[in-house]
Amino acid sequence: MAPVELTHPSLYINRELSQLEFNRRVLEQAMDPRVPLLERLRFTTIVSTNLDEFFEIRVASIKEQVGFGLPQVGPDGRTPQDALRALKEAAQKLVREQYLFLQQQLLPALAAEGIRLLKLYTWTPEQSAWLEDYFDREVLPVLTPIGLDPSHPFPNIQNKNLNLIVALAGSDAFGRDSGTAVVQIPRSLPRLVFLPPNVADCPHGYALLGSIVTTFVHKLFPGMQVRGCYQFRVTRDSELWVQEEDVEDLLNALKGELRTRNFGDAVRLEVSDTCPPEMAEFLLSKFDLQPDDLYRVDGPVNLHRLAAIYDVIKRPELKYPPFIPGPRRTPGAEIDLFAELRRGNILLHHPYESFSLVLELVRQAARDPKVLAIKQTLYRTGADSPMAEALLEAARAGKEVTAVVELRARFDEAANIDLATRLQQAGVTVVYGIVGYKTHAKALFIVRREDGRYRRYVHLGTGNYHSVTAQFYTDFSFLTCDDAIGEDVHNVFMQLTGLGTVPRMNKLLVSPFTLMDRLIALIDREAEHARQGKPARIVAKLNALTEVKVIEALYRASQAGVSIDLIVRGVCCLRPGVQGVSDNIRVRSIVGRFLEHHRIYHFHNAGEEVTYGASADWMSRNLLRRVETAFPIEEPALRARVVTEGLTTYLADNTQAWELQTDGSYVRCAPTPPDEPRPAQETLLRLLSANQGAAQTQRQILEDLLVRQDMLE
Ligand SMILES: Nc1ncnc2c1ncn2[C@@H]1O[C@H](COP(=O)(O)OP(=O)(O)OP(=O)(O)O)[C@@H](O)[C@H]1O
Repeated sequence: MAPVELTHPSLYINRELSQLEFNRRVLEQAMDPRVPLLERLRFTTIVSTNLDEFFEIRVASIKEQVGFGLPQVGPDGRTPQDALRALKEAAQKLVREQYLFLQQQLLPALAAEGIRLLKLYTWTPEQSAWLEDYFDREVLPVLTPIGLDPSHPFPNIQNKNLNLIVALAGSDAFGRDSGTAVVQIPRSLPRLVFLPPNVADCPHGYALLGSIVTTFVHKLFPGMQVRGCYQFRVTRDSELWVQEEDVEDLLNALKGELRTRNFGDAVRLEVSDTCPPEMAEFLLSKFDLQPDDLYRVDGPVNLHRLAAIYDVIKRPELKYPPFIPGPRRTPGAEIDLFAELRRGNILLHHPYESFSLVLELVRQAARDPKVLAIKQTLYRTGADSPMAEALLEAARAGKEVTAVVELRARFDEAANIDLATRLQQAGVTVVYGIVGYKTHAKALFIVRREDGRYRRYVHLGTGNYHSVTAQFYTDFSFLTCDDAIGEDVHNVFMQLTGLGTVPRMNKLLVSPFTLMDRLIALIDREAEHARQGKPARIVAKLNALTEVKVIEALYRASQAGVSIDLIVRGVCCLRPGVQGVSDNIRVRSIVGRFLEHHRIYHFHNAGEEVTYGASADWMSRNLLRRVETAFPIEEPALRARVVTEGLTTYLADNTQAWELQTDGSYVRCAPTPPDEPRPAQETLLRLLSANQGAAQTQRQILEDLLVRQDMLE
């Protein structure tokens, strides 16, 4: 057989189509009747927010390439034009399915539970009267209708805002009769309005603001006749462009860019499907969009706003059962965490195990007279972050506190600018990392004076220092006072805050320097072992796999006979199961209650297993354009936990797993009798959370999970 060119386009799945496939899996979760009803609603809205981001960033970037006439083709051989055509077609199909599901299944199922959307034109006289009163009091005073004529040009419509286009007849007091007006719905108004149960005729009746304004829109145009009123929403390019090399102050430059974010180039127009074609064409022309950029939807154009129902309605039986994260003994001030760490490393598996221990470590550091310095990277922390509070407490207590705040964390830029400013004001030394490289590494570093020497305590994680997402993102936390790792983390911070050449690392792999090369070397070593006839095995868990050099290395390893399992939640450009290229590679994706987020790299290494936890996906941006860390888990008991809890349990999942096919589609796994269902997240929840009656020791947990160890062999 002729040698296969491993860069051949046929060996790569299109990145955007793969991202849409991920959203299809999320939609399948919404469609799954076994999932509690309000969670199904939440998954439906997640599809919408994911698609928003997809258009704002990915589609915007491809459109830009098309606009610039760039000739480059992607690894899959598609030109930007081809990619755009294909993704639009796939997105249209997905959106159609999403709204069909909404109308035919989800809304009726919610109504059956007394959670009823009071649809336009179906209101009873009492409901109409109540909503009219609401409109007059709460809505009308803040609306500004804009009649279109030469002195009222088409308004500058904000990204993702809800708007109405109104067709009018007759002429107004000034004799103007352009026939069209636009009403922008202010963001300050709630998008969902809940009616009192006696008016709604059900426990939870609600109307959408868009329907309310549509019904009473004539009140904005007295004396004129409203011929039609249609919702629309435009999505704009939201990538921020800061020429980082040229700016003197990144924070101020970003602040300036944020002001323009809502007015980037339009990339998508959504209208309600009742909108007449000429109106839709008019809007398309105003936004400089093509007919295939139009998404006609049978339902609200701002579907993601239904997420408020999930938050407002307290019906625990319609949600996933709550759980108490382990360990049962929530560490408080009475446990000296520094002493615990001197006794041994700690591994935590979130969200099954509580993130509060990491927080408690910073709090104890803030109060501990022996602690001299605390350094931390902050990528996403969330509003009112307890972690930021702990750092502030430490700064007030006179510690040397350094925060590397990543201002460019997408869609968290404004929050991070606020955070950086607050920390600075309290005396924290704040740096924004390295120009041109986002700091995505998750590291916490504490220096403590003990018996005449300095000891370094470190937390390294696969997820953010974000107390809210830590309750539903799966991640590992590794805490240690290992000298060699301490020195490495010290060097990472020296690099992030200072200047200097690349330091030699003892144990960590760091992007953009050693991580990619070492990763490829580790894959190649496995291939070499396979060629020598030794057992060879790679298992990795990632959010995304797109980097061509890594994919090529994996193809080489597969050709050499390495058995490879990849658990990739989202985008995967590697094509598994191609004869002679990737027949030894299997790819699965887990989608479920918790967002799969840990990155784990595991190599059999002829029996001397090597396992890393990491902040980096196998994408060019993570490996080449970000500061990331991968940390080895060397201690056998902890490594066994990472392998069993983070890998084998997921490989055993026959319920929430989707297997990637050679053609790029995904097929959901199902237990074949007599196999029992083995959903990984539920298994881990059962074993690690504090829900169960009797306390479990680490040993018991491990033994339970080790049953699955054979999956790795
Ligand atoms: N259970 C779930 N299943 C699928 N998607 C989810 C789930 N929960 C949340 N999401 C979606 O996942 C998105 C976050 O995913 P993403 O990988 O971008 O995380 P992130 O915090 O940006 O990761 P990182 O910063 O490490 O790159 C959320 O915006 C939300 O829409």
